[in-house]
Amino acid sequence: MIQIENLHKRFGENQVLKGIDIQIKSGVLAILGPNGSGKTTLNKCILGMVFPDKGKITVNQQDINNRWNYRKEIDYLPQIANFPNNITVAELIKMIKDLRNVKSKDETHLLQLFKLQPFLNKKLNNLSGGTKQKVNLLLTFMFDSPIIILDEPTTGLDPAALIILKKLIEEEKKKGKTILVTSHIMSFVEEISDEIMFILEGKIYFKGTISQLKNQTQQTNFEHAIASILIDNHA
Ligand SMILES: Nc1ncnc2c1ncn2[C@@H]1O[C@H](COP(=O)(O)OP(=O)(O)OP(=O)(O)O)[C@@H](O)[C@H]1O
Repeated sequence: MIQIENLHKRFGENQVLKGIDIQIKSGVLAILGPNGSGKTTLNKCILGMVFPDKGKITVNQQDINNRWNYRKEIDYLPQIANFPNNITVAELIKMIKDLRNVKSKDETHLLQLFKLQPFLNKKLNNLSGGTKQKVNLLLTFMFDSPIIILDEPTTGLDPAALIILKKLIEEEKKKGKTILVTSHIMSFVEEISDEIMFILEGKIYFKGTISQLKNQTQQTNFEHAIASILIDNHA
């Protein structure tokens, strides 16, 4: 479980998070909000990659302040992965296994699912955007941590890969994991999420189920419900 209390973060004059309070339990929670609303910043605060100005984050009942070991409990897909471009896919997989230093699953199944075997000896700078994203997903789902954070996981994926991603998320959810997903693709969010939270102007504007949001906004369509928040708030 992740607990966040009164979280504030500013970059210079830009006050991005202005008091986020949330308890995140098992299941899939989608973190939504307009561009620049602080979704990635929130994820990075949980990961200890961005230091909040104020507030407290606990992961599995332990304050993460000045700790790093809890990171082993989190599998993270970054929005933009910056791996060295001149190494091969096979070398990258080995490197990440060595760096993470936690037990990994056998990656053969994931290689087959995403049809990545032909690319194992190719260098990262020779891969298409979608193939790179499949490699990034493999690196995320290769471990078996109780918390998974996926920042824009659908980027560049073709429809077949998207179906595989949804299946993987479903399987991990069934294991009782806590899964945070950031995405602007509302059809994807609607299919995978148990709950959503919507960040607006640094605060949580809404947290609940998609049907609760539809009721609250009096919209029958999820995408329109989200759009109505943005239009009503001039976001
Ligand atoms: N390291 C940084 N230094 C300065 N400003 C930053 C930094 N990281 C993020 N920001 C700013 O903080 C704000 C929130 O950025 P963030 O990436 O968290 O938004 P987001 O909701 O994930 O956006 P998107 O939907 O476009 O991915 C933006 O205005 C961004 O420019």
